[in-house]
Amino acid sequence: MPKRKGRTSRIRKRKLFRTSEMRGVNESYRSEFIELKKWLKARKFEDTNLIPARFPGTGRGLMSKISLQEGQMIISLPESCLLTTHTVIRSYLGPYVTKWKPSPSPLLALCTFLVSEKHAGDRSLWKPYLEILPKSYTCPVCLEPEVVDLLPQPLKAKAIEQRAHVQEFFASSRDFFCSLQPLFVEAIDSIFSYRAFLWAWCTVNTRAVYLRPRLQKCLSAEPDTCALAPYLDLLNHSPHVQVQAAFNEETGSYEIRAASRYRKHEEVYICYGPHDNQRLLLEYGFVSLHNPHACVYVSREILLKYLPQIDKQMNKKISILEDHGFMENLTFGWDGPSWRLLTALKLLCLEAEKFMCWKQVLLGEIISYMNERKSLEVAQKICCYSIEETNTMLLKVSRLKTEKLSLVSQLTLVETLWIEELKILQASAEILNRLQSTFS
Ligand SMILES: C[S@@+](CC[C@H](N)C(=O)[O-])C[C@H]1O[C@@H](n2cnc3c(N)ncnc32)[C@H](O)[C@@H]1O
Repeated sequence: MPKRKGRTSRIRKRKLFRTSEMRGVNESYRSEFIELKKWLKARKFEDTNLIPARFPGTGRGLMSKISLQEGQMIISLPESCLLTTHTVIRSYLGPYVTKWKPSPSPLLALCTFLVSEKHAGDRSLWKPYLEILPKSYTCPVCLEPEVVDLLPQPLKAKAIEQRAHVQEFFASSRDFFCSLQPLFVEAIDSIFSYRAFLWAWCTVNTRAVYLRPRLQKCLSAEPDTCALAPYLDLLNHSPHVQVQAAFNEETGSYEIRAASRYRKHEEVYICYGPHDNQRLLLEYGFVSLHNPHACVYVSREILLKYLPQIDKQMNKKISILEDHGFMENLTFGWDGPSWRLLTALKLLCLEAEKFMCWKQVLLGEIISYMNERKSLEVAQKICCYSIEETNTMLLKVSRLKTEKLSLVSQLTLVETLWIEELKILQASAEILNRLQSTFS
């Protein structure tokens, strides 16, 4: 007869299931990591705490080899392992960077070095690092236009902007690339192609760590704050962790300390910043599940959609909101409509005879029972409409997934973003329901 299990046993079992579900598969035996470790060791770095592993939720990352205590050093990477603009200037590219006018930007210097070293292949001193870099990226700038078209509106606009920016950056750097021809046997256009440049740009954008701004006379005045940190850049992001990360001038190393505890064989994360999912996708090409900073943006058009058609003060109300910066960043989050969204709605729903109270509304004061009720009602309508729109988009994405098999992974990423947004809207709708019931 099976033994009856108690509560403690059930909790233990659930925990075990959860940890085994999240457990990574050790990848330190792979040749690229063995080579990378040798390369790091030659540069005075030996890792005792972490091992490369593949995790079900986040893909490739780093796993703790031992349990790590709060405040303990997770990783300390010596300066000799960092790829910075110093590295570029000291290299064979240095004389070309130094003499080029107008001076190249720090970002251009790093991208040029990456493309050139990648081209060098076996001859590159950075080969073990280059070998572990992703071959392709999933930032919107790398997505097919028909996939970008399915992104939520504010992200879509930023994605189009990002693409234009990178294309312009490449076009304006071509003369500089041409000046490097003496260094190569092959035609410079075949080495510094848009594809190679885009790969380098995404490498820096998604993987660089922040260093205190340095001034290099031969580079343009843009902040020189990026460094590529081999191995350390295998750490994935979690919005739930806190770490202390900075370059330590005394030890001459880039150091990361844990601000919470890690059990043995757990994935070790850092936090890239308190970013919402649209920003994570734009900057890093992924979406974080259950992200507490995730939100759904409400456009101006939807904000105004459910307001009374006849309101003589509407234009005035809108310009007040614009003047006070209340027409942007209006969102739904896990805890319902944001304070900014509700405030904007309260002002837009203000009764004609209460219009003179607009300043109090912006300061968060309650004007009337009627105003509170009306603004919640409109918030709920916006929320329901957004749920419908999100479901429509999910249907479109799912249809395209069956039609365009080559786009499945890009579409799955976009689908994940919409699913997370749907969950947020559903949570918001429930909260609004509860709030509204207090008024009935
Ligand atoms: C600094 S790298 C981290 C290591 C990376 N996973 C790798 O295999 O090289 C940053 C990239 O890792 C991925 N990433 C980081 N955190 C993630 C997460 N929580 N979920 C999914 N992908 C993540 C994204 O592709 C991001 O651009």
